[in-house]
Amino acid sequence: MKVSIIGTTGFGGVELLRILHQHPTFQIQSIHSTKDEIPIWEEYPHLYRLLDKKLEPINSEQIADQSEIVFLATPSGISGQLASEFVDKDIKVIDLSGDLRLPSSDYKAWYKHEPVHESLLSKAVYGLSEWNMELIKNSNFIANPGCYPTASLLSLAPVVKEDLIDPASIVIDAKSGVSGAGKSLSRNTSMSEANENLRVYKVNQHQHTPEIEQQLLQWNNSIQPVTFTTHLLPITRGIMTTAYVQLKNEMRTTQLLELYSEIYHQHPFIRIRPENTFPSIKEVAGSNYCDIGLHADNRTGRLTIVSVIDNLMKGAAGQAVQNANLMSGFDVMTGLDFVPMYP
Ligand SMILES: NC(=O)C1=CN([C@@H]2O[C@H](COP(=O)(O)OP(=O)(O)OC[C@H]3O[C@@H](n4cnc5c(N)ncnc54)[C@H](OP(=O)(O)O)[C@@H]3O)[C@@H](O)[C@H]2O)C=CC1
Ligand SMILES: CC(=O)N[C@@H](CCC(=O)OP(=O)(O)O)C(=O)O
Repeated sequence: MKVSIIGTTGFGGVELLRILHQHPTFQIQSIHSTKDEIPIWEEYPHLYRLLDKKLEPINSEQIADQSEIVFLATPSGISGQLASEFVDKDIKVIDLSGDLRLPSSDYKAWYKHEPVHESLLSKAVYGLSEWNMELIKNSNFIANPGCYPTASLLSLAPVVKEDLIDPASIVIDAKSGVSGAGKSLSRNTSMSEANENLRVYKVNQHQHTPEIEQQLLQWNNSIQPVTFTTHLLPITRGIMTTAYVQLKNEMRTTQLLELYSEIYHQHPFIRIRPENTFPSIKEVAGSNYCDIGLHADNRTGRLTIVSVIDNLMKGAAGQAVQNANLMSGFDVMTGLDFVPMYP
C-alpha cells in the first residue's frame, strides 16, 4: 500500500519514516515539505543511503492520486486545512495534530486557533487504538491522540470504566522529554534551560486537558474535571504520567493488577507490570509499548498509576501506524515490533 507523509522534516514525520521504511506492507510513495526539494538525507543525515527519496512540495491533487494513506505530521492550525483536501477523496488520512480531536468550542478555547468546519470534524474518529478499535477499522479519517492523553487515558481506562474511583479525584502529574515540543528552537527546550533542570509548564492551561476529560467522560459520565500538570524533563524521548485517584472502596493492589491484566490481555502494546514493579521511560524508548505499574495505598485509599510511553512512538508516529494497520486490516503489530532501546 502506498503511503505519503506531509510534515516529513518534523520529529513526528521523521519517526514515521523510521517505522514505514521497514514496514512490510506500507511503501513510502512520497514525502512532502514546505522546504527546498532536497534529498531527505541532506536534512537528516542518519538516513544517508537508507532512504533514497527527495522532499516534494505539497501538491494535494498529486498526493491524492498516488497514495492510499496520507499521514499529516503538521502543526495544529495547518493539519485541519490539509485534511479537508483529502478526506472526500477515497484515501485514508491520519492526522497527528490536535486539530480534529476536540469539539470546536473546546478547540478554540484551548488551542486559540480557528476550528475546522463541523462537517470535517464530524468525520474524524479518535484514534486511541486499544479502545476505539472497531471505529478505527471502519474509518478513513483518524485524529491521532495527543502524547500525554495516550499515556494518561491508557492508565486510567480500567478504573474509570469499571466505576471504581471517586469521579472528582483524578490528578495527573505528567512529564515529557523535549522532543515532545517538536524540532523548532525555543528557550525552554534549549540545552542550557532544559539540561539538569525540571520545569513545570502550562499549569491548568494545557491543551490536552479537554482531550483527556472528553474521553474519560465517554467512558463514565460522572467524571469531573481533572487536574493535569505537565513538566519538561531533560531527556529527548519519553513521557511518564503518574495518576492519583481515590478508590470508592478498599481494593488490594493484586486485585487491581488482575483487572488491568484481564482488560489489556489482548492488546500486545500494553504491558502491565507485576506487583511492586514500576516502569521507567527508558524501558519503552524507541518502541510502541505503553507500560503501566500501579499500587493501592490502603492508608490513604488512593491508587497511584504510573504509565510510560515514547512520545514519538506510542504518543505519535507509532500509534499512527498502529491505526493505519487497523484501517488496512493488518495485525496491529505489523511493522511495529520494535524492542525498546535499552539502555
Ligand atoms: N513531538 C511529539 O512528541 C508529538 C507531536 N504531535 C503533533 O504532531 C504534529 C507534528 O509534531 P512534530 O513533528 O513534533 O512537530 P515539528 O515542529 O517537529 O514538525 C512539524 C513539521 O510541520 C511542517 N510544517 C510547518 N508549517 C507548515 C505549513 N504551514 N504547511 C505544511 N507543513 C508545515 C514542517 O515541515 P517542513 O518544514 O518540512 O515543511 C515541520 O517540520 C504536531 O501537530 C504535534 O502537535 C503529537 C503527538 C506527539
Ligand atoms: C514537551 C512539550 O512541549 N510537549 C508539547 C506537546 C504538544 C503536542 O503534542 O501537541 P498537540 O496539542 O498537537 O497534541 C506540549 O506540551 O504542548
